[in-house]
Amino acid sequence: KCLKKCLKSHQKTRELLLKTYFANHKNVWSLGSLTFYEPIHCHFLSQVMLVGDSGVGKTCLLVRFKDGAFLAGSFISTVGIDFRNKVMSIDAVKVKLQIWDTAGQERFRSVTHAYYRDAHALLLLYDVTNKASFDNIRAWLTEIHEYAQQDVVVMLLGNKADVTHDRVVKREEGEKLAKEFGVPFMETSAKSGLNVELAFTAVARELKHRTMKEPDEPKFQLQEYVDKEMRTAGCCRS
Ligand SMILES: Nc1nc2c(ncn2[C@@H]2O[C@H](COP(=O)(O)OP(=O)(O)OP(=O)(O)O)[C@@H](O)[C@H]2O)c(=O)[nH]1
Repeated sequence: KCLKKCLKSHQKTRELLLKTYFANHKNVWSLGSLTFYEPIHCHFLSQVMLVGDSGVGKTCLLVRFKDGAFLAGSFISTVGIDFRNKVMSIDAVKVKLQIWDTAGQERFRSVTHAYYRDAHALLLLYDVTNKASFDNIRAWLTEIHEYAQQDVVVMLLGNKADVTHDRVVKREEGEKLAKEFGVPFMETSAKSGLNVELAFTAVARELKHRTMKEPDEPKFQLQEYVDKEMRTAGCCRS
């Protein structure tokens, strides 16, 4: 920033400045004997995959996170796979999340399988108003163990928590299943925005911690972080 300001106000300096692209250091500038390093804008890139039955709200969750909006109206099923990027700032570190929105329909399963291997984190969704989507979580977890990397971060999300009348899966049932499989859990709503930002932030924090952790630093506890953040926000946040 300082260098850019200086360049704007000092035409002469700008003229003197030579931009040099070294083989592997594209952000290096030189001025006489001085070398400037431009700040690196994105410290690392992580792939996050959204999985779960068709209609649980994967696309809506992504749109809510990326654009802060809710896709109401007719439901258009994802075909194959789609992706969006979002850069998050975690303790002054820029984390670029490449989020893959997969099709929940059975006929696209072979496409999804091909992407598991490269995913660093998986957000596994069920719909709290659809019992079958909850019952299928076990099958999804089996599939994840089969195709994804062993150390992939998995988080279970009970989506559509804004719906009260038609709810058929209690929060406690989601918690119990998550405990059984040792994965963090929370309820979300793409419609109201409940916990959407938190779900992605928690995953980004875990990934940042894994990548940049000092050898003697304690492990990041994802579920503890989520619980603490929810308590601080008075149970729910949007
Ligand atoms: N009430 C409520 N409805 C939601 C929520 N999230 C999604 N929906 C609705 O659920 C339907 C399916 O949402 P999608 O996001 O398209 O579902 P999907 O999981 O991406 O479906 P596939 O692309 O087929 O895998 C749409 O009609 C949405 O409007 C939510 O949090 N609350």
